[in-house]
Amino acid sequence: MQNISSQAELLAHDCNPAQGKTSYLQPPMLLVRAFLNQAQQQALWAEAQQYPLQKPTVEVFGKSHPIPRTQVWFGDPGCDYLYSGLMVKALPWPKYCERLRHKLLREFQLPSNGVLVNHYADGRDCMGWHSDDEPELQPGSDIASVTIGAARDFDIRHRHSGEKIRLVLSSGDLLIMRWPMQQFWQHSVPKRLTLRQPRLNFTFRQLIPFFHGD
Ligand SMILES: O=C(O)CCC(=O)C(=O)O
Ligand SMILES: [Fe+2]
Repeated sequence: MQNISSQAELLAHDCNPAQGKTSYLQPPMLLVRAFLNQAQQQALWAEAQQYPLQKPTVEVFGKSHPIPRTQVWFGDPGCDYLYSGLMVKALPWPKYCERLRHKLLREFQLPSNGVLVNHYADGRDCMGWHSDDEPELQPGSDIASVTIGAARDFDIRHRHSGEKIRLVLSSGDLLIMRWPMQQFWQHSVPKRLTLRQPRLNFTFRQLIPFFHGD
């Protein structure tokens, strides 16, 4: 497995001329270490103590399971999100979360109209392999992931070749997953059973407004 740890790395997508079609040899992503300073991380962490986090239940092969973490979805009006068969109504943006949204727009030209916040209470909480490729996501849009709290491994796997890459996302880091990364790669946050510290991750997304009607 390839391990990536440098300060800020641009992994440009590449072209495979032998096959005469675009094949993504590296995921199109940008890793920005220490995107948030200590004060920004602390303000966001304190605010998140009041977030109405929930543990939804998803159906897998006809059996219901509570997800192994808690989460909440904030967004603009009309930006409700359907994932794993769950319709999640957008709650209004909290102050520091919205500031972070504007910082991403100002500094990286990353527009978003919704954010999924995932809370991992400790290393037993995790997220399985998936791509963020729901139909209500705006085609061509990027996903910005900001982490605070405990550092966790973030694994990336090519859908066809199975090639794997591991990043460590630490407190304050920003990972921009550029279009069309989700079409070619999956990602996951594996369990770390000895870890006791909590972690929060914010994935800022751009949805097609009113995709699910009003
Ligand atoms: O917690 C993370 O770093 C990943 C979150 C994620 O993949 C998601 O919200 O879709
Ligand atoms: Fe994801």
